Amino acid sequence: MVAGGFATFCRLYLIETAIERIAFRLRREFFWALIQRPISFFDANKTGELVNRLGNDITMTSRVLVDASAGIRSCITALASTSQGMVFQLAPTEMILGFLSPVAALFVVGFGYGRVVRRIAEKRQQRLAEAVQRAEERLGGIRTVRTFNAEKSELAGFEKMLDSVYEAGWQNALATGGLACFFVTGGGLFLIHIIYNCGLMVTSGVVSIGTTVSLAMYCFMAGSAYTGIMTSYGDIQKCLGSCQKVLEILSAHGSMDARPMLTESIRNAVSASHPSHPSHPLHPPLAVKFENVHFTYPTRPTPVLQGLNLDIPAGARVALLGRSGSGKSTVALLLAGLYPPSEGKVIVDDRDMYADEETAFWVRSQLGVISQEPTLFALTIRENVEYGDETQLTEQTVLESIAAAHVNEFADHLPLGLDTPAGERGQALSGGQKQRVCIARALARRPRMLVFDEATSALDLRSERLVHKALKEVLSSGDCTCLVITHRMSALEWCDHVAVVHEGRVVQYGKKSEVLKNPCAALESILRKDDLLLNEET
Ligand SMILES: Nc1ncnc2c1ncn2[C@@H]1O[C@H](COP(=O)(O)OP(=O)(O)OP(=O)(O)O)[C@@H](O)[C@H]1O
Repeated sequence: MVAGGFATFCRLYLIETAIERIAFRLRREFFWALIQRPISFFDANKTGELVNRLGNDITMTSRVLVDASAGIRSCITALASTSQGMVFQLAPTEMILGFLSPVAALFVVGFGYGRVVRRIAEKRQQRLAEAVQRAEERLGGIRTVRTFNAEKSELAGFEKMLDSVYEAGWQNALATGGLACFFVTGGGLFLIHIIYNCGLMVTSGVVSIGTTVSLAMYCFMAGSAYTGIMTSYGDIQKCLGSCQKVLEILSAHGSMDARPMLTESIRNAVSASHPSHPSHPLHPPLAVKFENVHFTYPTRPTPVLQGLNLDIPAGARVALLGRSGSGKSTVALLLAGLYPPSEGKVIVDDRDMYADEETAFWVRSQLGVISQEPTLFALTIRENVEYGDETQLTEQTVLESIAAAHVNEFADHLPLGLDTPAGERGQALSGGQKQRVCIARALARRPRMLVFDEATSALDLRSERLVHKALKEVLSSGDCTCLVITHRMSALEWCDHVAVVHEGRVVQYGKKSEVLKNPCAALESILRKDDLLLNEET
């Protein structure tokens, strides 16, 4: 008994430890697979749903082991009892007709049923993931929900989704119960069949009573083992159905070790292009060329860029103007290496940046991008500025960038200064403060090119002027190429070129003074209709 107890302890301990290890490895692989997926993948998949899979589905995936271990145990029992009971005690015909045929029938139906269970489990997990995604999104945007008094409608919406989860769960329960019912009934009928056949064999004198009793015992053991195998099979199918999405993502990604990592050559190239000390001179600014670039977002069929050409010489400061929706931010996204063009090339310093993953990585390491929506993480202000490959940063660079973006102005008034937490998605900072932290984060990498996408739109006039002044100082050296996407004339002050984007093409491009002197029709309409008035702040 003690040995039995100890063996049970060992079995459970080993299984549970193995489950934890599998879950650890799967989560790590899954996260790595996700974080490396192309940005278009995140347009098509909701992050809340993916996060749910990272927690819930992987727990289920690793539980497969428990079912598999039970299945293996049943297999061994089935093999042993079948060989003892059947092979050694029955003639081949009796064995095939009396024993193997019903077992085979049981297996065929069981396997078919298992597939149905798997499909239902897959559907249930998908619906659950969608419901969790919705809850996460709404809780993340709780301020908007509260502002619009939308609590009740949110509950109704969530309830509706839970209803569909319940419906799939109900089907799941029906299928699981049906499968169990099938095996219990099938197992019972099988036993009756065996007892009946044994009776026939005894009366016809084929076997003795003693043999029949032992045969019936082995059959009983084999029957239970077969039922165990099929139950484990059903449970494994259910687990596999539940974690279908995880498996798809992992198999599309391949092994973690097979992925192109930050190779030594890129690391060296990146290090070489970044001065290790801020007093070192910056490396030459980047030259960028868009050559006949076409682009369509994978989730929407309408083309956004339609043969865009733009030649930004090294050190130029180009303002990109255009009506809302003309494709300006898309240009910045392509330059940041987030989406490959559908056609055409983006050439950075004579390299086709989308030629391979390494080049895109290299280009990103040379850029400082300040996007339209300032995105911060739940870190301190300083940690947000240092975010990224911090091996490239020194304390002095970080502090210089913080000063240049005028972060100190507000951070010095906070009790914890730069160590103040920025809150989830930077919610503990004002829009203007977030923008300034984002600017400091971009400057800290000492980029060879800066891309601003309406980066100062959330700042008040005073902060905007301060930031522009700082940026003007950074850029005046000509050490950094700059692309400014703006609606504000104040940003044009420190640009020397203007490009006008209209319907996915650059329709006018040249020196600022020349372009503003002879604006094309598209620019004229922007100046007139979009409040982009030349005398706005002058
Ligand atoms: N992730 C996306 N998926 C699908 N379509 C998108 C996506 N992002 C932008 N678009 C669409 O692409 C078009 C160009 O968008 P883009 O953001 O580049 O315009 P923009 O000129 O920067 O506009 P704005 O000045 O208002 O910021 C728009 O019609 C927009 O709806």
